This record gives sequence, C-alpha cells and structure tokens, in this order.
Amino acid sequence: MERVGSGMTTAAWRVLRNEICDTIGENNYKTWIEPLNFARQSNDVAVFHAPTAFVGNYVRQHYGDMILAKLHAHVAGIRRLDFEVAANIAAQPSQAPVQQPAAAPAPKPAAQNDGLISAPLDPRFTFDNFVVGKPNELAHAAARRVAEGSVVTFNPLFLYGGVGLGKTHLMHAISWELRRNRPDLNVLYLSAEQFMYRFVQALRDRRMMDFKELFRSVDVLMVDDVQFIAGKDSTQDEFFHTFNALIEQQKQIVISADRAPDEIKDLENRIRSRLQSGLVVDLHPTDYELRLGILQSKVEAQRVLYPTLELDDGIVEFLAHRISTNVRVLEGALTRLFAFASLVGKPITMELTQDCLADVLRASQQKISIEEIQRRVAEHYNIRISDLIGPKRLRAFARPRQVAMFLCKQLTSRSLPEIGRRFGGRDHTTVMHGVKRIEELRMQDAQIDEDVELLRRALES
Ligand SMILES: Nc1ncnc2c1ncn2[C@@H]1O[C@H](COP(=O)(O)OP(=O)(O)OP(=O)(O)O)[C@@H](O)[C@H]1O
Repeated sequence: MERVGSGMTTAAWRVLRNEICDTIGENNYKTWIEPLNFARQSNDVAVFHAPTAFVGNYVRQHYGDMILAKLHAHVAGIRRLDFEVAANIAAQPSQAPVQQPAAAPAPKPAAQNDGLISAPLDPRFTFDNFVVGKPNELAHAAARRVAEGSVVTFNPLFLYGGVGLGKTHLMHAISWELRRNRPDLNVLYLSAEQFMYRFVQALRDRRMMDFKELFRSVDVLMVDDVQFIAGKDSTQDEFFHTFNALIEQQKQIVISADRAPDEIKDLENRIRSRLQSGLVVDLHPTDYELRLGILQSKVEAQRVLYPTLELDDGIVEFLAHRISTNVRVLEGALTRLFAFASLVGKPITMELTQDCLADVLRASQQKISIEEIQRRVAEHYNIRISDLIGPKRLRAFARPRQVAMFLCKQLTSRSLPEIGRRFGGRDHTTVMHGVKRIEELRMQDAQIDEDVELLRRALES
C-alpha cells in the first residue's frame, strides 16, 4: 500500500481495509471489519464506530495489534484504537456522521445484529479439508448429518476429544456447510468463553432481555470448549436456560469439549445430564493411518507454497510414526520443515528432518499410560475394564490381565508396585508373576504372542 498520509482519514481507512481483508480472509473481514467506520483521529487514538460494543471489543482483542501494526506502517502518529458504539453516537449531535464507503452495506441496528454474529470461521476448516479415519469417523458422520440442516435427530450433538484432534475444525465445517445448504437458518458459532463474555456484558449494560431474546432466536447454536464454563455459576445458569429454551423449540445445538460430560469437574449436574441427553461422540487420538492421511493432504498444501521442494514417502511415514497424536503439532512440524528447507536452500532429507524437528520429535516420544493399555487390552479381548482390573480369577479375565501387566512393564516406566496398585490394588509379586507367565507363554503359544505383538504395535502407533 502506498503511504496514505501523516494523519488517519476515511480514505486511508478504506485503503487499509483492503489490506486487512487480505490478511484475515473475506469472511472474517465481512463479519468484523466491514461494519466499522473510521470516525476521527484524536491525538494518537484512531476512533472507530462499531455497530455494537461486542464488535468493538472483539476487534480490539483479536485484531487490534494487527490493525495498529498496519496503521503504523502507513499513517504516522497512531498508538491506540478506540471503538464507540454507533447506536450511542446517533444521540450525540456533536459527532459528525461518518461517510460510508460506497461498497459497504449499512450495519444493521445493534439489537438485531448482535446475536447473529458468529465468531470468525476459519476458511480452511471445511469438510473437504477434514481427513476421515477410524478415530474420527463417527464424529465426522454426526457432524455431516447436522450440517444437512434437516430434521433434528439428536440434540445436542456433543463432540469431545483431546487437544488438537479436530473438534473446532468440525464445528466450523458444520457452520460453513449450513451457510451453504440452509442460508435461511441463523447459525451461531462461538466459544464458551465468548458466551460468558457476552453474558457478562449484557448484565453490565442491563440488556439481559436482549441477550435472552437473541440467543433464543438462533436456529443452530454451536458452543466450542464448553468445559470453560465449569465453575462459573451464573454463566452456567444462563447457559442452562438458553440450552433448554432452544431444545424445547427443536433447535439444533452442537457442543464441544475436551472431555466427556461426566468428566467435566464443577459442572452442575442438571447441565451434565442435559449435555448427555443427545448424541455424545468422541474423537479418539489419531492412529498411524489417520496421521499418514492428514500428512499427505497437508503436504499437498505445502507443495503449493514451495513448488521446488519434495517430501518423499519415507519421511512422511517417519513423521506419521514419530509425531504425537495431536494434529496441530503434526501440521506445525510440516510447516516448519518446508520453511526451514526453503530458507537454507536444501532438499528435505531424513537428516534435515531430524535436525529441524529434533525438539518436536523428542517431545512426542510416546508416553503410553497404564489406562491406555488397560483400555486397549480390554477392547482387544472384548471384556470390561472393571473385569480386567477386578478380583475375578476366571481365565477369560486373568490372561488378558497378565497381558496388560506385561505391556505396562514393557511400555511404561512404572514400577511393579505402582502397576499392582493400578490393577485393583494387587501386590507387586502378582505383577511379577503375570509378566513372567506372559514371557513364557509367548514362546509356547503363537496366539498369545500375536496378541501381545498386535497390542504393542497399536499402542506405539
Ligand atoms: N482429521 C483432520 N483432518 C485435517 N485436519 C485436521 C484434522 N483434525 C485436526 N486437524 C487440524 O488440526 C488443527 C487442530 O484442530 P482443531 O483446532 O479443530 O482441534 P481441537 O480439537 O478443537 O483442539 P483444542 O481442544 O485445542 O481446541 C487444525 O488446523 C485442524 O484443521
């Protein structure tokens, strides 16, 4: 952008807005930046009119630094941004009306607009870009069903899973798809933190009736990271009422969290049971095949950025093996690898990969837990975990129990007494005996040997 002058003007803002649009993408731009109008420069402050306080605060929090940096580059003397609510301004005759740039539609009045503003959606988080594998196929199928926007079959849809496994990606994908399939629906996506923020703001501004009305007027409500409201009593209360009102009206609700409803501490029981009343689906940690699929699709994206760089299959497989279950870490590693190779002007070899990603590879070294081993073994032998660790001595439980103890000894750094404690408070000599027995049996019984090997590979993948 050419330098637009020493002070901030409406014309300068118009030019700057295009740059911001390139940076944050059209959707975010339309939601957050387009409704703003530059009002005036007051000393070192650039003052904007926003349709609602929420929009102003959101822009300040999420894009404030970026806007300031762009301003610094092109306009002298601005150190701070301020946002005034357009509705309040109208009552003040001293404020000159701000000229609207010809292309920008007039913002809707605050009360209509406020509730319909979704948090920004990431244009990359679509169903097309979501790689489906065994660990996430159910979550993906349920998300797809909701995204059709037809009859509400399960309400709420509760998606949960560990960090970076694609919960937010799926929620954004539902939102994008609904916008396409059912533009008539009001779809509201926001994080639980933003829900609380809007709630507190409505309390402070004495606009609770507006808040309630707006939240109850949406057709699809999606709340990300709901564990955030645990322990926050009045927010939980309001969430509960919003939730009930929407369910009663047969409006779809989608919730995500980092754990299952019954594992979220400090959540009121009535909310917990509400959250469990629809379809609860978890995104399992990625397995090797899914990581491979995700890497292959992300390599394609990197190739567009670095057309001269190649990544051979051996390295992709190495990364899928060695990097943790968290897809965000996997993506970050790939981005770093391509950027590094391009900066040093070298091809991507195994040596360069290990060098450039040494810290990530170290941090991702598998830490297999006793619970994970118990879960896998119980699944493999089709018995309940309670039977695996319980007192029953039936062979059908005792053998898998010994296999699980053997794997705990092999794959974790836990001591025998610790393992014993985690298997229903057994003595360390029982564990020692179990481990020995499996060592012997592996030599004599091909089936046991195969079971152990299968389980070990599954746990290490
Ligand atoms: N199956 C998948 N296919 C493609 N990309 C994926 C997949 N799963 C996750 N990702 C990518 O991994 C990154 C992290 O995903 P996302 O933000 O959805 O995780 P999350 O489960 O919401 O994590 P958090 O609990 O930290 O919020 C995103 O860039 C997302 O696109």
